[in-house]
Amino acid sequence: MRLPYFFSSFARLFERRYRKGHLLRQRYRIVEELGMGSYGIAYLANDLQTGRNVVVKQGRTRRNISGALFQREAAILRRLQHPQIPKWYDTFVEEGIPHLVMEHKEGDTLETLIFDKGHTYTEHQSFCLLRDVLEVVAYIHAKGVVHRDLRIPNILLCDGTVFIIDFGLARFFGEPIPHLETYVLEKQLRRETSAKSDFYALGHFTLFLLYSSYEPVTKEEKSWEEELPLSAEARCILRKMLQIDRPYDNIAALIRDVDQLLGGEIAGKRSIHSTKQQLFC
Ligand SMILES: Nc1ncnc2c1ncn2[C@@H]1O[C@H](COP(=O)(O)OP(=O)(O)OP(=O)(O)O)[C@@H](O)[C@H]1O
Repeated sequence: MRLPYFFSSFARLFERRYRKGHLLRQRYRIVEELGMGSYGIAYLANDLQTGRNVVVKQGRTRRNISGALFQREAAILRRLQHPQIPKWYDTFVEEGIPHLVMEHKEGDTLETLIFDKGHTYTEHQSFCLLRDVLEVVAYIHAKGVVHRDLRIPNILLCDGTVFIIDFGLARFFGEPIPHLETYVLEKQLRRETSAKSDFYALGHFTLFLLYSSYEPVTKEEKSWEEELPLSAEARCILRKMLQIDRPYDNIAALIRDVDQLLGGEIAGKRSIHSTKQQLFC
């Protein structure tokens, strides 16, 4: 039986996945597999030349697809020089398979913290975390890039500092999406190449944080507005982020509202450490 392309390429990739100790380019020693993404496998590896830990992404076998995607991700990472974003290190093809090497960021994803480690966040803590993420997203937008995948598995926390990873879906602002069908789908997913798609994703990100401390009282399904005991300001911000009300046009307006909610703390003055103390003490 002939398998559809999607399955056959994944089956081939499955056969070719690297084991612990495998050496790539005489330089990157595989330590462990981190996970399989939509267009390849990510590994933690040790760079023998520098001694540092790196993430190596192995593309699918069809070079022209994952090769182009890795080139784009590399171009975006090269444009972004920020301590809370992984640095691009290397791109290469080995045995016909494209690879992308980047800085490994330590920390737990918000997904792990909430679902595996049972962390819970109050409204104040959720919006403090959102504020820290927005600081990095403001930088990303200022560089003309939209991330388009700001979900709890792609935001890491390490000693109270947030890191944003996985720029596989990121695009430059206004970049056209080639096929009409893809465009319609991307619109449905609110993944337009505009800042609004990041605000929409961060609206859901914030809801995940808020729901971490929610205890259901009935089995009846209700909307987040009925279930979560939120302040009027928090509700208003979320409604705009989720495009229920007129969406934010730019990140500065969103940051202003979040700062006001957090008690008028002035942007830039509020240090990450204040959030750290609230989250970890
Ligand atoms: N720079 C990084 N630092 C630390 N961990 C990373 C880094 N990049 C990826 N990871 C981890 O590697 C795993 C796989 O990541 P990858 O981006 O390939 O796919 P994904 O996020 O699982 O899926 P998708 O491609 O659908 O977004 C994830 O668990 C992610 O947390």
